[in-house]
Formats: sequence, C-alpha cells, structure tokens
Amino acid sequence: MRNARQPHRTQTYNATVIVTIDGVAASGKSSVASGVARALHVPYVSSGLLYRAAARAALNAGLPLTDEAALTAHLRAHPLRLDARADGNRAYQGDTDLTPHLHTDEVDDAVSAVAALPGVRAWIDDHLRSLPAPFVAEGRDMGTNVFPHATAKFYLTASPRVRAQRRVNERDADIDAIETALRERDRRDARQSQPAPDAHLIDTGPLTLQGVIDLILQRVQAAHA
Ligand SMILES: Nc1ncnc2c1ncn2[C@@H]1O[C@H](COP(=O)(O)OP(=O)(O)O)[C@@H](O)[C@H]1O
Ligand SMILES: Nc1ccn([C@@H]2O[C@H](COP(=O)(O)OP(=O)(O)O)[C@@H](O)[C@H]2O)c(=O)n1
Repeated sequence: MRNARQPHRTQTYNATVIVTIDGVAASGKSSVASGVARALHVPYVSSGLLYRAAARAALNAGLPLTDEAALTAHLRAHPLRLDARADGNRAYQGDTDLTPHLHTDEVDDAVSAVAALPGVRAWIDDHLRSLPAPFVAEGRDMGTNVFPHATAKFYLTASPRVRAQRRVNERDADIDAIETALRERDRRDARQSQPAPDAHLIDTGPLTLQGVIDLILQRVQAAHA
C-alpha cells in the first residue's frame, strides 16, 4: 500500500489551488493547516491571526471594541499585514510585529466582538483575497465566504473537553476555565463559523494531529486528481 503522503512529493500544485480548513476554536486548524501546507510545499494563511491583530490594535489604541467606524478608520490609517510564513504566520501593524501579543486571554476575550463588525470583516477579507495562491487558508469562513471557489474544503470539530485539554497543554490555566471560555467564544463566533455545504467534516477528537493531516492530504489528492 502507498504511504498516504507519498503522492504529494511529486505533485505540482498550480496557482489556482486553495485548500480551506475551518473549524471551532482550538480544533487544530493552525497546526493542521501548517502540516498540510508543508506537505504540499505551499504557504498557509491564518485568518484568525489577522482578527487577533485587529483586536490587539483596537486595545492598543484604546478604541471601544464595538465602534465600527473608529476601528475601520484606524485600520485604513494603520493597516495590518499578514506575513504567511510557512514556519508560522506573523501579523504586523506598520513595522510593529504584533504576533507575540496575540495569543493572550485579553485578546481571546476581545476578538469575537471585533470580528462581529462587518467593516472589519470586509477589510480582512480584502486583505486575504489579495494574497497570491496557491495556499492553505484556515479560520472560520474561509470555505464559505472568503474562498467559496476553493479546491478542497475541510471543517474541524472536537468536543469542548478535548479542545480544552489541548489548550491546557499550551497555556498555564485551569481546564474548566478554558472549556468555559472556548464554549463562550464558539457561541459568539457561531454566525461566521458554519461549515460550507461542500466541506469535509472531520472530528479530530479520536485522531492524532498527523492522522488529521494525512486524511486531508488524501482528500486534496483526490480532489486534484
Ligand atoms: N488530533 C489533533 N488534531 C489537531 N490538533 C491536535 C490534535 N491533537 C492535538 N492537537 C493539538 O491541539 C492544539 C490546538 O491546535 P491549534 O492548531 O492551535 O488549533 P486552532 O488553530 O484551531 O486554535 C495544538 O497544540 C495541536 O498540536
Ligand atoms: N475566518 C475567521 C477567523 C477568525 N475569526 C475570529 O478570530 C478569532 C480568533 O481566531 P483563531 O483562529 O486565532 O482562534 P482559535 O480557534 O485558534 O482559538 C475567532 O474567535 C473569531 O472571532 C473570524 O471571525 N473569522
């Protein structure tokens, strides 16, 4: 039997190929997207990092998180930029690298409010669509709204407990508090977090990280055959 990853070594992905990986909070999107992108030799694009950067920018500027006019004006005057590096995306505002300040409890709490503003979403959508394909894009609405024409679409889930357990391993916090915060963010993000009708749904709970990556690579290969 052929190794699941073998075909990708020789395959060339053309400039139209976009793979989307959406899902709920802490379902494994960035780790999986990074692994799939590495196997395909293309960059991955973390849309969530841009939303986190928008929230961080609002907090830094002291803007109310629900003031759409002020926030969109701020983004126009001080644009964000995503550097879709294969070894980990980075988000900048001007020359300032915001990346080290984006995975904090403060940003976790603020980001859904900022992401609910249509003006902010439009600004980020435009930025994402300006990035040159091929790439793997991960977030909430990559397969539904931003790249509806994607080559292959995936939607990751896992139970809140499993996701909280994974976050415990990354952040020094109580598992119950993490699970409560994840459930709350899922609730606030529900509007833009629906799976595309043509997305493959994957429950990552019973799978290893590499198992999820391999499953996606097999399906991308099939979609591209
Ligand atoms: N089967 C799995 N699928 C995806 N991620 C997993 C799996 N098992 C463990 N993880 C871990 O879960 C954590 C959360 O993944 P992450 O990529 O940050 O999720 P997201 O981008 O959805 O927030 C990471 O530390 C990742 O390595
Ligand atoms: N395409 C996207 C990606 C993220 N987001 C928002 O950005 C936040 C952070 O996204 P993320 O992907 O970094 O979050 P995690 O799932 O990694 O915790 C989410 O909670 C959403 O509010 C969004 O609205 N649309």
